[in-house]
Parts: sequence; structure tokens; C-alpha cells
Amino acid sequence: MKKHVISHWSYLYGLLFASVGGFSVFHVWGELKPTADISWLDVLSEGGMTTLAIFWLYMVLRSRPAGRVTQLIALGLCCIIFSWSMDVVDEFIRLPSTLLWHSWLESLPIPLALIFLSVGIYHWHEEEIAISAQMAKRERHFREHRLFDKLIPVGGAGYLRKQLGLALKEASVSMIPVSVVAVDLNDFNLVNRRYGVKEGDDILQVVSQLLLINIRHDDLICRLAGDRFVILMNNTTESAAKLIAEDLKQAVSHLAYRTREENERVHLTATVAVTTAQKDDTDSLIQRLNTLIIRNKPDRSVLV
Ligand SMILES: Nc1nc2c(ncn2[C@@H]2O[C@H](COP(=O)(O)OP(=O)(O)OP(=O)(O)O)[C@@H](O)[C@H]2O)c(=O)[nH]1
Repeated sequence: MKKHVISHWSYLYGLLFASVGGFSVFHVWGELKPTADISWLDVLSEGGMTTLAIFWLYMVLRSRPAGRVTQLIALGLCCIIFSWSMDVVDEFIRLPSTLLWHSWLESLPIPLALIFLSVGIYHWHEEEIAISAQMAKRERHFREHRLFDKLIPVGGAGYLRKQLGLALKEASVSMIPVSVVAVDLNDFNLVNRRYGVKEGDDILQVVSQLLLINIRHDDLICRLAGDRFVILMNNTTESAAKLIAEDLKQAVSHLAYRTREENERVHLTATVAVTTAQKDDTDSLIQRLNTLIIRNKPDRSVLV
């Protein structure tokens, strides 16, 4: 069943329609104020507030997918923009005090806006909790999207180093084992060459999702470089990490990815390496993992 979704343009049309209605009220019943009566400071502050609210609406519509939360927040912001823009017009045009419209135009949209925004923010909060639960394997102690890869939605090398540093510090106090697993695709340059870099990007995205699904809830996955992913496993012995690494290797080799253009099945294989921290710092641990990956690489990988 097709889901009913309000297009982002509808908010603009609704706002324009309401504003034309509001301006018409001023035009029909109002009279221009003499320049001396205009408070330019109020015009400036109310105009600035309206511009800011338009910017908020733009940011919300640009960054959020269509849906209930976006609808409620956009409607709330539309009410605010309408009310504040009427405030600006009010600085230039005087309406007779007998006209009820006058107060309604400016004051009615604000309580409506607060209701829309409150309900919208409540549902946004619920949505964030659900997203945070899903993101737990990608971000552990803090959220810093600067360190996140735009293409592959997991942390990059910088994020891994930060998290590894924290984990090693914690482990030195609590004496719990910290293991790291590297998963490196074999002959990925051939995939790029054969299907193009765009398809290669899509494959990397799919592989990152596949690894995410197959790691445990408390593990953290990051992309160390190109086609190399590293999973940080707190409180995990080397033998336990090896079992998971083997599962990840199997998962990659069973992935049935089909290319968009040729609808061809891409057979991927991966090399895995596992090591456990022993009085290591971040650099020595990553260096050992990289050396192990190189050592474990097969002479030739299979790409059909
Ligand atoms: N599509 C795509 N390719 C990338 C990205 N980052 C790195 N690569 C490619 O990944 C390939 C990695 O090359 P290598 O390090 O030689 O790895 P490999 O071809 O898998 O060879 P082995 O690891 O020795 O099996 C290079 O061709 C890079 O261009 C990316 O973000 N997207």
C-alpha cells in the first residue's frame, strides 16, 4: 500500500497561501502607518526572527525524511513563521482595534505551533531512542558525526583510534581483555575495475551493513581504510573473537550481491585477523592487526 506522505513543497504552498490570506486582511482593513510611527528596531528583530524560523524550516525539510515527525515539526514552524511575519506587517500597517482578525492572526498560530512542535518533538525523541539503539554498534561513548564516513555510515580511522584509546585505558584498570578483529576484502580493486567505483561504493555499504548485523550488540565497527573494517570487542578473549571473525568471513563469502547494471552476482571473499591487547597502545595494536592481515592474505582470491 502506498504511504501517504506530504511533499516538502506543500509546506511552502500552505505558508504562501496563509500569508497571502493574512496580507489580504491587512490590505483590506488596514491603513499604512506614518513613517514616524514605525519602530525600526521591532521591524529588525521581528524580521530577523522570521528569517531564522524560515531557516529552521529549511534545515528540517532538508535533513529529515518525510513522515509524521517531519510533518508535525514543519507545521509547527509554519505556524511560527506565519505569526511572526504577520508581526512584521503589523509594524507597517495598522488594523482597526475593532477587527478581531488582528489579534487572531498573530496570537492563534503560536499555541497551535507549540502543540505541533511538542507532539513532533516527543515523537522525534522516540525515534531517536530507536535510532540510538541501532547505532550502538557504530558509536559507543559519544556521537561525533565529523568522524563518520559519509559513504559508509560507520566511524572512520580517527573514530576507531579514539574509541580504542578509551577501551585500552578502561581495560588497563579493570584488567578485562580487549580484542580487535580486522575484516579486509580480497581483491577489491578488481571489483572496482570490473563494475566501476560507484558499484564498488555500494558493495562497501552492503558489506558494512552485513558486518553490523553479524557482530554482537556491544561490539563497535569502524572502517580503518578502503576495504578494511575493524571491530573493537571489549571484554572478549582472543579465542572468542576468532570464532566471531570466522563467522564474519563466512557471512562475506555467502553474500549474494547483484550489480545494478549487469545483474551479475559478485562473489566476495575476505581475510580476517584477530589480536588481543597486551600492554599495547592504539598504534601498536592497529599495526599488529595490519601485519596479521597481510600475513593471512591468500595468494589469490576468487572473483567469478
Ligand atoms: N569503490 C570504492 N573503492 C575503494 C574505496 N576505498 C578504497 N577503495 C579501493 O579499494 C581497493 C583496495 O586496494 P588494495 O588495498 O590493493 O586491496 P585489494 O584490491 O582488496 O587487494 P588485497 O587486499 O591484497 O586482496 C583499491 O582499488 C581502492 O581504490 C571506496 O571508498 N570506494
